[in-house]
Amino acid sequence: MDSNTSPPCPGTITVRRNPPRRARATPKMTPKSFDLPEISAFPNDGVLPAQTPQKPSTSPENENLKVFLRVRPLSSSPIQAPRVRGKSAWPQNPVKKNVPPAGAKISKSKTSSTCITVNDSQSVTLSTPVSWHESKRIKSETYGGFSHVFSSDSTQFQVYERMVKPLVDEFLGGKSGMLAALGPSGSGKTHTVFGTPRDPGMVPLALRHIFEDAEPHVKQPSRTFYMSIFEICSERGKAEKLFDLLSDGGEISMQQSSVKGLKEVPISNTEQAESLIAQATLRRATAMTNTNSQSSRSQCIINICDAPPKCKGVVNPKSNSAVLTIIDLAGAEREKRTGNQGARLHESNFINNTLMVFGLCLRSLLEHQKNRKKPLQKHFQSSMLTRYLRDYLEGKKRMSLILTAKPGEEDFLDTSYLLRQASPYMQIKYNEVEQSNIVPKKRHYQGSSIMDDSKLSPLSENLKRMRLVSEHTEQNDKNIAEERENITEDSSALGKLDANSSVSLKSEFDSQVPSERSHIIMQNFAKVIWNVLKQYNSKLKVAEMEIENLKESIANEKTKYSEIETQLNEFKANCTCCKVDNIKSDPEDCSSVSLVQPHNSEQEVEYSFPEFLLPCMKISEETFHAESSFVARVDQCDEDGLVLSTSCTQLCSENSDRETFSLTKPEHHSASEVDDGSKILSEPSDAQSSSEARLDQSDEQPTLGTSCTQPDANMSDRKISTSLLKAEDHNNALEVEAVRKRSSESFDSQSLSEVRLDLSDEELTLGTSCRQLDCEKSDREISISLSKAEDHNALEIEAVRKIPSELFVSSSSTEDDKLDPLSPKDASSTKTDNLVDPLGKIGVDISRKPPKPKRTLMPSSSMLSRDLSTFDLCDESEKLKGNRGTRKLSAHEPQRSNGSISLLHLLHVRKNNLHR
Ligand SMILES: Nc1ncnc2c1ncn2[C@@H]1O[C@H](COP(=O)(O)OP(=O)(O)OP(=O)(O)O)[C@@H](O)[C@H]1O
Repeated sequence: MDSNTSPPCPGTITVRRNPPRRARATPKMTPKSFDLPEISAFPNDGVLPAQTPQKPSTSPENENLKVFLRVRPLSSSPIQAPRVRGKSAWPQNPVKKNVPPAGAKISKSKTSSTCITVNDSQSVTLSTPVSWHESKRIKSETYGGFSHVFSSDSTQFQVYERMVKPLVDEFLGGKSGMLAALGPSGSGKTHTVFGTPRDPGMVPLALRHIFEDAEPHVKQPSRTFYMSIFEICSERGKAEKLFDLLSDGGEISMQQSSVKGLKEVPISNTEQAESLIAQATLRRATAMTNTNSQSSRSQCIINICDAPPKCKGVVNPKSNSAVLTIIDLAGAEREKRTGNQGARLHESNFINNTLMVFGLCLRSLLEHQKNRKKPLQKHFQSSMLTRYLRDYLEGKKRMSLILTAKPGEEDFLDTSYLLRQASPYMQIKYNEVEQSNIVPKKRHYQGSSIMDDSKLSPLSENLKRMRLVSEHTEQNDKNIAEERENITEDSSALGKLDANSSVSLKSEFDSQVPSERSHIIMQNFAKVIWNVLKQYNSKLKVAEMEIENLKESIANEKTKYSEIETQLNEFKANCTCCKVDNIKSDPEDCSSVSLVQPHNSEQEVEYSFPEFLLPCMKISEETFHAESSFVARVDQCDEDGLVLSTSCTQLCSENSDRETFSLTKPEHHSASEVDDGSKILSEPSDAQSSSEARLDQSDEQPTLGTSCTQPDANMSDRKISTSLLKAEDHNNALEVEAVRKRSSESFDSQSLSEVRLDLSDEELTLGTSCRQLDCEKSDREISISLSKAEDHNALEIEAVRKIPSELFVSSSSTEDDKLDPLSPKDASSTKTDNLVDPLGKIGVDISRKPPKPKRTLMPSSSMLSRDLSTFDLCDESEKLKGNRGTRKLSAHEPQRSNGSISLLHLLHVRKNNLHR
């Protein structure tokens, strides 16, 4: 290989592009391979308050209620008290306490066996008596968890050292403590608490401890303590009473948890204290029962204070001074066992009731601690004892229990009941116990006194942050400042607390902080929601006001619109700017009616209705829904007769409607020409119009009738019917009837216009009728009737029109009254006017009363007639005046018939009347 391969050039560099890869070794799943940098925990401290560390239950600040058990020794000769009861509960001779009275029956009980077996220092086994094995239960009971079990051979000193000495040490350190002896009658409670001179109990030993322990440290004058001893008993089984056992005064009282009148005896040495204890023992109520020759009949309470009470004679367990309380409870008694009767029975009931209340308080405290939802019952109110011990029974102060039990088989039931009742009390915890009688002002924040500013700042910052959303930031900041001040004060007051108490307060505060924080959060959240709701409410009110304003503005606009529309209609109606020349020049924009009378040299009269006239009769399509019908009728009964009667109605058309009627009568024939130049309706509208014109001329000549119908199903429907009837020269009747009907699907009303014109040889009648029927808004009628009697020509123009009143608000009834010249009365008044006698045949007979008008003249018709006056009709009449006597006109001038001239005169008269 080496020989074949060329030696590498020293100047070349071999580059391996794809270097062989080696499979990587599978990493071992060892914890070291995942040594990732630790991610810091969520900064709860900055957001949330520090959580309460879980501390072992063995820590002193989380300890349970201490329950001790002491089993008294079997009495070798337990001489039981006879059933003979003393008259008085007070011992007549304490020295002879255990001496049965004379004649008493002494019985020896079998004490061969015991029912209690001490397993270890914390548990015992309760065995049923042998006699119960056959008929009753055999199963034994084991009770454990005691702080310590003192066997029957334990001494008083051992019990003290184990049980009381810690309390005394705490008392000397400024902490209060309480020890209560609980057990059946004759079980050794009094013996344990007081003992005997030879075998002193817990109280003498504690006093000795107090003074002996204090003296070595304080070599100066001995420290002074105060001691009080009182009892709670029942006087004849009725009311509870307090007796001071250190004074001769006797009865004292209790208010709430304070005892008034209790003598606080200062003690400065052990001898003095023991003397007081002996004195109290002699004064205590005792009696002989079957279970105890000197049974206690009251609850005895011994208080040792390290400082005098603030109020003289008032002992308050809530005082700031440390108090060591030792209680000798009366023993529970079973009636079967004691055989009490009378006063003893009442005392027994009182004792049992008090013990029951005491037990209920502890049980309620236990259940409350297990389940916080269960409220702490106020059983303490049921007895003086529990009221006085309220703080202890509610877990606010530390206490201990010493259970005393009798080991005999005959005491099985009492012992079993005691253990079953009191053993659960060992689960009571003192997490929230006050470590000192120095009670801070604000309990909720007392624990924060141990917190420094560095720990307090996150909480305060969080509170501030939460309160920013609310409007009460300033107030909350003030509260925080006050809290800090209180904390500072508490810190100074608690300066003497030791380290343990500080730690306990800290944990207490930590346990309270979460609930306090959640409460503050919810409170601020509720405030924010409330503020938002307030803002929405204000906005809603503003919006409602704006809506009201808009409604008012809309109403105003509607009113203005109607007024403007009315003014517009009036303006249109009053407009006279359009002249006939203009109209002629633009025939498409006007409606004209041309009458050609060839009998009189092709005399043609052409009436041109200006454009403004048509909208006058127009009803706005959007505002008014109408259907128009137009009827024009022309009747002529004359030799030369041709009378034009025309009416033009334009209704309900968006676009301008123009109609032109041209009627021509050639010589003796009747000719009718109807030119309907109007275009009705626009395509978008679904209206339907109908126009019908008819000319009838009563004549010998055959009747000429023309009918024009323009049906349009979709767009419009218009019919024009014209018929001319001529009865020679004297009976010419021309009747033009135009009926125009217009309907629109979108229009809800119907209008009808009729124009009737009757002409006869002796009477010329021009009738114009405009009617608009079924108008929802209002009706307006115009009626014009003219007649002439001299020439037996009557011209009657009757126009009836009904127009919605909203557009013609200004058309008052007074005007209607004015404009009713066609009534018979008014017709007579028109005689003297400008009517010109057309020399015989042609003219308007003003002397003759015109026929009774068929309809009432309405303002609209007056406007119509007034507008007609602008058609340069005056010129024609003037011309007629000028040519008076001459029947014929020049060739270039249009020749008029008599009827037309009469018509023009009548119109002129009408115009003058209206202007007047
Ligand atoms: N540990 C003990 N050692 C010796 N004797 C005892 C002991 N305990 C109790 N005794 C004796 O038992 C008797 C009854 O005791 P004690 O009066 O203390 O019972 P008690 O529980 O107080 O009864 P009561 O509730 O009726 O007052 C007393 O004579 C006492 O000397």
